Amino acid sequence: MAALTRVSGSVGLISLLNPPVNALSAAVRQGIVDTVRRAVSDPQVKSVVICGQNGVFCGGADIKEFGGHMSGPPLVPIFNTIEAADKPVVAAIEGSALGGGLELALACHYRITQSKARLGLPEVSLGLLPAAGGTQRLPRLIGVPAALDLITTGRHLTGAEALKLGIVDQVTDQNTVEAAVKFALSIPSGCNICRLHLSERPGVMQRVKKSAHGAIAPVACVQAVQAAATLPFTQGMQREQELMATLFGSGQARALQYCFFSQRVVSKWSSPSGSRWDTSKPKPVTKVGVIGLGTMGRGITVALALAGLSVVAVETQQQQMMAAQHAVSGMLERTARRRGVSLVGDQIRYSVELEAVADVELVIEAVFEDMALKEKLFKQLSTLCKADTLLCSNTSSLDIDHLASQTHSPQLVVGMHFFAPAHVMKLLEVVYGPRSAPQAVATAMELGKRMGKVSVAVGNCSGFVGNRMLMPYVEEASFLVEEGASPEIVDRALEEFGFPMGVFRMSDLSGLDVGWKVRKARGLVEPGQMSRVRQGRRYSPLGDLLCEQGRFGQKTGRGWYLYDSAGSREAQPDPWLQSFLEEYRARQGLVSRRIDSQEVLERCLYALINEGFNILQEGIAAGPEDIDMIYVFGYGFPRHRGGPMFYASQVGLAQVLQRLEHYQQLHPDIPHLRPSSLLRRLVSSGSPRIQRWREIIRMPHSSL
Ligand SMILES: C[C@H](O)[C@H](C)C(=O)SCCNC(=O)CCNC(=O)[C@H](O)C(C)(C)COP(=O)([O-])OP(=O)([O-])OC[C@H]1O[C@@H](n2cnc3c(N)ncnc32)[C@H](O)[C@@H]1OP(=O)([O-])[O-]
Repeated sequence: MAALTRVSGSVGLISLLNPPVNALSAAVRQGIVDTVRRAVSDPQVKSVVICGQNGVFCGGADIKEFGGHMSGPPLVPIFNTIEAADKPVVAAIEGSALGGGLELALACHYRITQSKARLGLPEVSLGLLPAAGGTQRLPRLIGVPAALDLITTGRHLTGAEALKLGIVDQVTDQNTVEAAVKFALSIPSGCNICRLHLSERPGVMQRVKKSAHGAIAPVACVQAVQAAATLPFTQGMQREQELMATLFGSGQARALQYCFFSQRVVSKWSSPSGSRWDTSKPKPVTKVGVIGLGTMGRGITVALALAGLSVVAVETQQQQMMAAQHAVSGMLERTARRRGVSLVGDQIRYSVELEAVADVELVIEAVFEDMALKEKLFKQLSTLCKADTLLCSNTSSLDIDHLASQTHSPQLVVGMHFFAPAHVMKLLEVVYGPRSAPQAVATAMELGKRMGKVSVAVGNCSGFVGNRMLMPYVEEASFLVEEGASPEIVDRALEEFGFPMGVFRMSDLSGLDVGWKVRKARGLVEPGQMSRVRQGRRYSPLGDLLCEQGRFGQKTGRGWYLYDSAGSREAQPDPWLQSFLEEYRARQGLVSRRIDSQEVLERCLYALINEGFNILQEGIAAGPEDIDMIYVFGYGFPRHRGGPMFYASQVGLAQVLQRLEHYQQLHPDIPHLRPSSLLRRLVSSGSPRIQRWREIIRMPHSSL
């Protein structure tokens, strides 16, 4: 799985052969051993170039090997042999040099890269660390601060950035292999070859572990790089291997590798009607209309423009349209600068007239979340636009099929549910109704991918997947506060689990009035009412009562927490809330009790997970990967836990079921604690590993 040829008379060209990304499988590793040995021993070969087939250098170790028995020669001695070679070895980097791929390049003496190539050490995003010398060679090449940044974030660099950092010796826009061969020929024989393991030890910089949110790989990366700063190379390599061994079999590494593959699984979507990703061809889209230029409409406009699409942005209020135009150009400039991309001319046309979208291929409406307003708009668009224009709604929970029924062509209607801020958050829920055509779903999924989103196809129900699961999660948090917990106790438990923000800090950030409006729309709110039973089930009026006092969160300076001023982000426990809760519990006849973080996690997370099983049972999501990617990319679920469904599989489904039954007995008035029948079925099937859940869900079963 590696070939050796001689080119330009005296250059031994080694090509890695393992499409699509030349992953360092056992066969490739053996191929490198054999070809390096032959090249080094061939007297006619004066220098060596290593490249990859198909315009890709190497995507790193073969992640597919991790779950099974690792055979073949290990990477570390292979790379040490390359570095010790007495002939110059040059890496020709194009496409990607990631993980073990970049470590292979670092073991070479010189590196030539294509300017647009992607280089990096993303092992940390798989719950690992660079374990083929990267933590020891990179700090010796570019210093500890820069090395720590790349190793603990896993971020990709372009070839141009890599040159600036000193990772590569040359950048080319021409043929990379030819440039590398030319470079190799230019190295005078007998010159002093650059070997990183001989470089002096760099200084050690401490790195704050707080941003890891409980992930263990970034911490191990810091420890490995510290070894580079304090130990001789050989001992540093030993330390690197020890740290890798602690990560390799960890639950976090399995969770992160599950996320890596799940992100690709969700693009292979399917729906209960039988439409699928591989039998539905997306429609070409070059021009998109965006209706409504509030916060979401502006973000969607920016994301579309950055993806290179032409946008017709419509806001019927002149004032709002002008303000949006100013805001969007600022967002575009800042994002383009941050991403290092240039903006292509004036891709966005603004208008106050709906007619401006008459010739677009696809429209995304992001008007106020009001069904009557959206009904009217869909009726107008259905008449105004071309017969085959797709009509998409950014609604976060309204009935897509009802909107479709307002149009002449309901098969052209799908939901495209973006997450705020729409030009930053990677999640896109593509919501199909029973009448949505496969091509409409495929087109929305493809457009999401072009916008850099993780598109997940989901069925039409109240709240779709993400927000539907969020309901029980948030309700349990409020119930816990009624029973004796404080917002700080609940939030701390969830943040120690790995969420960037707990339920109440998040509610203060997004605004308590957002949920209040949804509950009003559902007829759950009775002003001034303290009743804890609404529509036949337990209900917490706490959020409503706070809203009635104008406590909307950060925007009003008070919510579940207290803030120095309106708009401040520094949340402080609020003594007023403390006494309000004591008085509330007394009036409700509730006896406050001590609630520990274990109960907080079980009540909030298992309620979330249980709703996920109901969603799978109903076919609203095709598999657990869809739910997990929605929660990792849209709701801050810690990636190193894999997502709610993967987390449930790691806790053990029987354990989750047992705890749900326990809490349901204690709280029979909370329907969302009633264990899902799919959860029961999986447990009775022996709790199979998560990769088998889809086939069990598809299995016909008695509904008894
Ligand atoms: C010792 C060392 O220290 C440690 C221990 C390591 O090295 S750990 C490993 C570190 N390396 C990584 O983290 C790089 C992970 N890969 C990527 O970031 C991307 O793939 C890409 C390289 C930037 C290309 O993106 P793409 O968009 O052009 O194609 P794709 O759709 O993503 O991928 C195309 C197909 O290739 C598969 N694939 C990609 N990288 C793979 C890998 N490293 N191993 C196995 N399969 C891989 C992928 O699953 C998909 O399969 P399928 O779905 O077709 O069946």
